[in-house]
Amino acid sequence: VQTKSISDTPMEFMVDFLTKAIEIADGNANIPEELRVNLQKALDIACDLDGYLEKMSSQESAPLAELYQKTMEHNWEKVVEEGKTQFRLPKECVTSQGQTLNVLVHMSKAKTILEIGMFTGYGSLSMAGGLPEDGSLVACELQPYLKEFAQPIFDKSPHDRKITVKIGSAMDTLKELAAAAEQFDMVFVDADKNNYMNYYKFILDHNLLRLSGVICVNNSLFKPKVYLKDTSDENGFGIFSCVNEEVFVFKVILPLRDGISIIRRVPMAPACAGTQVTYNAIFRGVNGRVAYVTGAGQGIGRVFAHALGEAGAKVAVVDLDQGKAEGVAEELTLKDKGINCIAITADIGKSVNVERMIDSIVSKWGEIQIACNNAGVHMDSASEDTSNVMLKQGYGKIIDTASMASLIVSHPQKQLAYNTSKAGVLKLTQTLGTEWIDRGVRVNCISPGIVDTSLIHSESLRPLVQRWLSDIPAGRLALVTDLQAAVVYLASDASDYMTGHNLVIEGGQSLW
Ligand SMILES: C[S@@+](CC[C@H](N)C(=O)[O-])C[C@H]1O[C@@H](n2cnc3c(N)ncnc32)[C@H](O)[C@@H]1O
Repeated sequence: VQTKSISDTPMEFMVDFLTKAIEIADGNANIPEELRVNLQKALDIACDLDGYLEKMSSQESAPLAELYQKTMEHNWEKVVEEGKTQFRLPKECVTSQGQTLNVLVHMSKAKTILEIGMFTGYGSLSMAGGLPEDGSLVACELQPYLKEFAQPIFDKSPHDRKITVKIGSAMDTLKELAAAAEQFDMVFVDADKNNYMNYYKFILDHNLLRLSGVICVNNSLFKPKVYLKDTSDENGFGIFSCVNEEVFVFKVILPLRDGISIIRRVPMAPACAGTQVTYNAIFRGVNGRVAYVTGAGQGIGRVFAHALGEAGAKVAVVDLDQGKAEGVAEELTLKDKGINCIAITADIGKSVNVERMIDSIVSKWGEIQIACNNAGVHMDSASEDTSNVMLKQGYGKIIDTASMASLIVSHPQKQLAYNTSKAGVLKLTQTLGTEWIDRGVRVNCISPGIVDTSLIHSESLRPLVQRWLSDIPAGRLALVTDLQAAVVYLASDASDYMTGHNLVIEGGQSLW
């Protein structure tokens, strides 16, 4: 490996300063020999460290060695003169922490990596080497020239298919990834230092990092500027411990080369974690509890979100349709309600979306006590992810939306799939309700009768309304508001002795 020409790390600066000090000492007969000997010892220690670390580390693969060699030998001056890159890229841009990154990826069991600043791809290929076969890495790079440079060598490596290079401004790529609800187990930030903080905040604010993931920030010591007196820590990493009031991190800086920060996102200490269920005689509502409601953009889900919010819960309004989720969240935050809420767009039929939804809620509020699995028939995946959080907490209330169709065969319409799935929801509720009660998690469901929502005003269903009414002792369809108190009851400690229960609210229809 070639020697670097520009001093970049604290150790390289020490070598420069000590070399200079020895030169001065050598040229001055008045300097005591003992001082010169000590300076030389300090220089030897500083000089030999990096070489020793490199010698003691495993050797890089042949494609990596070739990439490094090619990067070192390339005429980068000429590249910029010919206008192939927008600015001069010194060969020192290349990371010298390839093997360390490989080990970090492997140790953290990361499967998805985001790299900000690829340069010639040495770090990308090193990290890809630490990924499992089905792992993937997205490398952001501004200069198209660098993709052309790296790709032929990537192609020679068995890890090539794990790497996707996104050319363009890293911030644009981050926005694109956030819009596509992508998430990463590890992010390596190594570009555009003036924007480090912006990348860092964006990644955490937009949940690009999985809850258990890590961000590695290269050059955190900033050519020892950060810790010297009279120099400022422009990027703020020295003092930064939380991104906002709701996202907390745990971090260390490894003094390797120019320093690498390893930052882990941690949920806030759950207020309810390990809380023993209270046996005091006073009914505790849902005040301050964290709830999510899926399918909350309209109909039953919307009123569940309102009811829980009015009862004091913090509510994540989850819907497939972003506009609808945001619309309901806006209703909740109106002045007269002032409910603490967030809107989350998620297709809960997709497990990655469910994981992301849970991550978003836990990173914002640190816990989830109330899970209203209301949307469609996909509730089983949502329950599974939520239950991991709740079982760890030792407390939770899962409320599934089943239907009267879990008990009777509604007619005259034909609805085999619906009836079957709702019977499944009921059986799932009963089974989990009994399996998890000794772990502090209650699972119940609400079975509404025919609810007067926009769904039943379709052309095919509208003619059936009169027929249904004749089957309902209450003489009317259910209103969404008929269900609101039920969800608050099942979400609160008042229903703690109830589990696996099917709370049927159908105006007596299933009895006739
Ligand atoms: C320090 S080098 C990256 C080194 C690389 N991680 C490695 O392992 O060798 C920084 C790279 O970031 C790129 N870059 C600078 N500003 C950028 C931006 N706004 N968006 C994307 N890439 C950027 C530069 O073109 C350069 O290739």
